[in-house]
Amino acid sequence: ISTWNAVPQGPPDAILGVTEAFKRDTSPKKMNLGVGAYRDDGGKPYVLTSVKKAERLMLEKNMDKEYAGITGVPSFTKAAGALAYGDNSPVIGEDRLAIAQSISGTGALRMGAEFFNAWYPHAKNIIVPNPTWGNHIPIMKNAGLSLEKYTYFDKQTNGLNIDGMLEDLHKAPKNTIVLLHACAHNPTGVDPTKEQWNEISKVMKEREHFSFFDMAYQGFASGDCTRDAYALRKFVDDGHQVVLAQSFAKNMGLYGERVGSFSIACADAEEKARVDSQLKIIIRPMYSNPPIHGAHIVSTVLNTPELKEEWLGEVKTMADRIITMRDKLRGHLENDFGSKKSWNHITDQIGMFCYSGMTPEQVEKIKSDWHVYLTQDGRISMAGISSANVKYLAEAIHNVTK
Ligand SMILES: Cc1[nH+]cc(COP(=O)(O)O)c(/C=N/[C@@H](CC(=O)O)C(=O)O)c1O
Repeated sequence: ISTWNAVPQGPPDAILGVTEAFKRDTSPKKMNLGVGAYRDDGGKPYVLTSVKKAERLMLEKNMDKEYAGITGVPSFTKAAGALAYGDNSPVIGEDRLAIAQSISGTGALRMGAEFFNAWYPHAKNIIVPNPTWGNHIPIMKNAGLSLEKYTYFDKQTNGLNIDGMLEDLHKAPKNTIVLLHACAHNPTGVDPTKEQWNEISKVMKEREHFSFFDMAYQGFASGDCTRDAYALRKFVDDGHQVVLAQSFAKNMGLYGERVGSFSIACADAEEKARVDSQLKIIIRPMYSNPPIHGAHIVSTVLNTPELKEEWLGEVKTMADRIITMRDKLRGHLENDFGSKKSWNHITDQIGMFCYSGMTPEQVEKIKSDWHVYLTQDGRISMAGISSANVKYLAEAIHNVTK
């Protein structure tokens, strides 16, 4: 018999599998609200003009295709670190940020998990929000960490259960690694307020927990890169030794280029050098060194003032379009079909996703009866909505939830 005779059929990915099902649907009314990827109001993927201009500049420079170093393109990692932590951050000023280019956010998260598994000097336990991005769980487990969930989403209010979260952070054993979404929480779209972040930081200090930030949407949540980095920078100011997984997939529309970084705020430059050497030892046998094209795009955009300005405008435009769709969807649901339910969470939530509150049965029904595709948990990727289909979506949601 074949060597692979015992290989079982695995389940399709909860998120990417929705797109596969969507592609098979032939209805002209079909809507893909599954994968968290931006579409413009015409429903088309959007390649940023600042990115296209950067690529033209790169072409003119006749760049070579040499290997990058193990930790990637230096002009990229330098610019990426400054964008995340802030130009005047002490972790950068004191040259104590160990940073490696990664295979986008997923690669950064995996690199971080592997680093914790190799070098974290306490129990290798990580706790993640309930709910969280589905891929967080296998990423952390496959890297050898033990994983639990902490209370996050409040089904009653469709908002943050801050008391439950703080209680779970208190209860967790000292030195637990805590995964935190820096902004635009996925799948709920519910972010802590600044005051709540301050409370979270205090408990994390008391319990000596370790902050693992995942920032996959900087700029995409509020439209302002500085505002969206509040939690990360506040934790650094409060003296937490954070680590960060950073992605440029969404905020620069570089999904398939796989551009991201993993960084560790170290105690000083000497420690940074040691940590950097161990990051290299993890990366080399994993994929040796990262792809250069996307990194050069980000570096060119962030290091060319007029392109950075243009990019900041584009990321705000993308965020604003999502916010407009939130307003329109809520408006139609409240005004056009006599819905008796409350829909304020649609506009209270922020970032790429709306946690609609639809049950798996309702998700199934809206797919079979209305050709609207979203993940089982009721998460709507807001970028799949346009002014042409927002009313149709409101009618569909109303009919499956009334
Ligand atoms: C919170 C979060 N972190 C990391 C990633 C990884 O993105 P990368 O492309 O590796 O930089 C994603 C992607 N989320 C969307 C796409 C996906 O599932 O891959 C999503 O939730 O639809 C996240 O939502």
